[in-house]
Amino acid sequence: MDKNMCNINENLEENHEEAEVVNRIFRVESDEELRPLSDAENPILWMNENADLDDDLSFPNISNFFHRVDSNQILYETKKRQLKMIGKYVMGDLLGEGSYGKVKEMLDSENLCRRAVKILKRRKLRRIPNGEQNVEREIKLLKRLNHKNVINLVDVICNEEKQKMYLIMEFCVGSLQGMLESSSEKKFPLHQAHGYFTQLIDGLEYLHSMRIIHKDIKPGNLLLTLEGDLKISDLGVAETIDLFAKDDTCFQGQGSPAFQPPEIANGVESFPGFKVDIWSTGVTLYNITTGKYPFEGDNIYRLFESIGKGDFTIPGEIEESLRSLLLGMLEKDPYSRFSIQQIRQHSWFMRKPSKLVSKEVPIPPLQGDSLHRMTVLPYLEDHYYEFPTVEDDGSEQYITERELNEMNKNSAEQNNGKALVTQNSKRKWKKISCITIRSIPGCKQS
Ligand SMILES: Nc1ncnc2c1ncn2[C@@H]1O[C@H](COP(=O)(O)OP(=O)(O)OP(=O)(O)O)[C@@H](O)[C@H]1O
Repeated sequence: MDKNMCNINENLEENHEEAEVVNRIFRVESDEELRPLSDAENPILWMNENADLDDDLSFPNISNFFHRVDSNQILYETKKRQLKMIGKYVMGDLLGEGSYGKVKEMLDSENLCRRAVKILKRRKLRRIPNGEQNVEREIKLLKRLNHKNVINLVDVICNEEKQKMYLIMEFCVGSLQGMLESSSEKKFPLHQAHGYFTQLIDGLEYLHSMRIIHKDIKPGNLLLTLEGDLKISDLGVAETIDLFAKDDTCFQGQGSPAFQPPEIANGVESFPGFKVDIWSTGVTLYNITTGKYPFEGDNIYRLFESIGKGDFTIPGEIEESLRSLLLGMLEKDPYSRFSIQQIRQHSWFMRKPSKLVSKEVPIPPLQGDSLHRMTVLPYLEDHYYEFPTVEDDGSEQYITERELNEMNKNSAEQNNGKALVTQNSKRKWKKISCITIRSIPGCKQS
């Protein structure tokens, strides 16, 4: 009995919040069969009920309680993906995480479109300054917008019971920031940067035409689709100019410090809003073409001091035409700073640089997959895949997961909460043991 006992702690679900930790104590009868120990056989239960850990008398010999187990005596089960649906959307893997919540991939089960969902928890939003207002404003803004270079909000689902909100957006494969970070030089070849910059100006011009100041343009908020279309995202701190306002005067700057203009760094009371976006687009252009930032500082005070002075240098290798565009966009005085029209008429904007110079920076792989395949499919496969079970006579029998669930349910009812579990090793499923189930596996519906 001593040698072949093992205690397996297993986290059954990927998602921490919904994780259910099951402690199982087994006797290994053979490689394929485990049976749970009775309470009398189970040293850990015995220890918990009868022993005081500090009382030496209860442990005359510690080796009675901790048993060596050979690694080949432990059977591991591959984690099973739990299919989860939010309304008509099938949930896939995590794409990223921002300060407001997680972003996951989704599949629209009606039209089979790939989507991304931002999952927001009201409790978390309340802890972020202006969190709820920012999200509400973003939803309101995005619902009004429709442009090829601005992220499209497809659907909003609220679950009041769970206090969760799901913002369903078009799917993107990564951000310019992710691409820069994955490249050795931390910049794009000029023809690639030019392609993104012209799309950014198209999207920005549309936002401004809708009287929206984005206020947080930066490579991290510029997403790309698999087709290479740039999408301006994250309108969490954007501001809409009132329809009857006489100009675009703003009073508040909230974006990322390194991309803020001198007027905000210097703390002026009011400033022209659209020129804030021109400045941060200029910093973005500087960053994606040089791999550097025009202004830096060890801390936010030093950074703002540097931005406030407005002095910066452009690396010598930058060609004259791009240099003059950067100088126009990073003009300290917002009233002299380039407008979108001036940018469009600039020689660097109008003439795409030669493609022959260097290779394009690719979109980095997502979880090791450079093809960016849909992550929802494995969940569907695990849910609907037909897999064989090993019968007592050794023959293999194919059952669907629905049937397995039914078997488990019946088994649980008849067998005091014990159910069959299967093991998936290289797509081969087999019955390996009994476990105490807390819930019947199957599709979760939120
Ligand atoms: N539509 C989308 N398609 C694919 N990935 C997305 C999509 N939207 C966001 N992401 C990814 O999810 C992650 C989190 O995005 P999110 O916009 O919530 O936060 P962030 O902008 O990175 O950070 P913060 O909210 O703190 O500014 C990012 O890595 C982003 O690339």
